[in-house]
Amino acid sequence: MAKPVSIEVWNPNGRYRVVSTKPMPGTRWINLLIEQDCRVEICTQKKTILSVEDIISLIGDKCDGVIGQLTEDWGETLFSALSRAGGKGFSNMAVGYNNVDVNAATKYGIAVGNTPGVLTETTAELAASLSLAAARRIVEADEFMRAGLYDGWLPNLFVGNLLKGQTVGVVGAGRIGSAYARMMVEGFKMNLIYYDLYQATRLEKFVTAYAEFLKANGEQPITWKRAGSMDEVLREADVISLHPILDKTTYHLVNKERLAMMKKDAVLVNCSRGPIIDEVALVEHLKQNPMFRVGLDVFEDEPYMKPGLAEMKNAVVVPHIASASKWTREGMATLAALNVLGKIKGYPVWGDPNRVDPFLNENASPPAACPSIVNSKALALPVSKL
Ligand SMILES: NC(=O)c1ccc[n+]([C@@H]2O[C@H](COP(=O)([O-])OP(=O)(O)OC[C@H]3O[C@@H](n4cnc5c(N)ncnc54)[C@H](O)[C@@H]3O)[C@@H](O)[C@H]2O)c1
Ligand SMILES: O=C(O)[C@H](O)CO
Repeated sequence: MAKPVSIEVWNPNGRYRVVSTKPMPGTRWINLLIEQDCRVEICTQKKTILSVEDIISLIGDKCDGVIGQLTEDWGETLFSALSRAGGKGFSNMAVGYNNVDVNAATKYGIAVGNTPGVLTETTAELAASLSLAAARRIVEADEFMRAGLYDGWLPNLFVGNLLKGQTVGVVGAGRIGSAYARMMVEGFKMNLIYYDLYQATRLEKFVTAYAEFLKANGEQPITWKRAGSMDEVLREADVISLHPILDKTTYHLVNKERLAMMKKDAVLVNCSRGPIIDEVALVEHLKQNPMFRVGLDVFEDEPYMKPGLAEMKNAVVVPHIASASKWTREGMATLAALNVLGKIKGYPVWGDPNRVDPFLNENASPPAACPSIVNSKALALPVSKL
């Protein structure tokens, strides 16, 4: 039997009981739930990753909906417990939902929400930061400086890679991959090669127009192409950033063989999910190729790193902070709360999960809809006409 978990309660007399497995930034999400007659219970347990047993005791006998986190294992056990407690909605406070067994949720009639869009630019900005930090060896140089080792300018001190005129490769040109591609093309005048299962039409139009703009200004225009395979991206690009979803088809997408295809001095960035890279193979590749650099926000066995990675000077590592800006995290909390609330209240699903701005306007009431429900079709939920 799990130990009781500590909770903070808002609006104790609310009709609907909504549980958040973590405190989340801002108060708008709490207020929106309270205004709609919810009793909000927030788990304040000092334990970063809650176990399935912890969450079962949070759900208890009566629970209308849960806002959960990407660190939690939302499978058959939790959805059956939520269903027994009368639950109708669950939302990850994340766009990725590889921690959720959507089929199990659907079986119990529980809607699964996620938080797209609000984190697109924030995450792309971190991918761009890691690209620069790795290419220009910023962390290594910072450590050197703090260690008191700097004794004067030298022609060979921390020489890295220039981005301008080089090629940026994007694998998974969805919302975040496309935003990152635009930043690197526009900010650093890089040529683009991308691989996705689908054509990134809006990205292609943007890059084409930007190339024409540069040409009209007498500057060297950039080029772009959609690659026929991921391997083509790996062979040709100087900086490669990974942005696909994690599923069975993308597990270990970057393995030993594919690392070997990349340029010896390439930069590889991962802000998607850790298991997309075979991290053991990566550590070995970093050891064998000191000019090859990586910027990692995510890890295969989070929160752990594979042995050897922490010692690699050619790796920049940060703890899964790509969406960590105040505006974004508050917005993610709002979208997650509105997904759960919308399902409890029987609202329809928003027509376009890529355009969630109306839910994020702090000066207006949000639309009466669930911003983003990933199993809406399977549950045959109505679509909002707003
Ligand atoms: N590090 C972080 O904090 C952080 C923040 C936000 C999102 N993410 C991760 O980023 C992912 C992408 O988010 P998004 O909003 O851009 O999603 P998205 O659905 O808009 O984009 C994903 C893209 O990947 C493509 N794709 C799928 N399988 C592929 C494959 N085998 N090869 C190439 N492309 C493939 C899809 O077609 C799609 O265009 C999320 O699922 C999440 O796991 C991480
Ligand atoms: O999928 C996500 O949203 C991230 O990993 C956290 O922002």
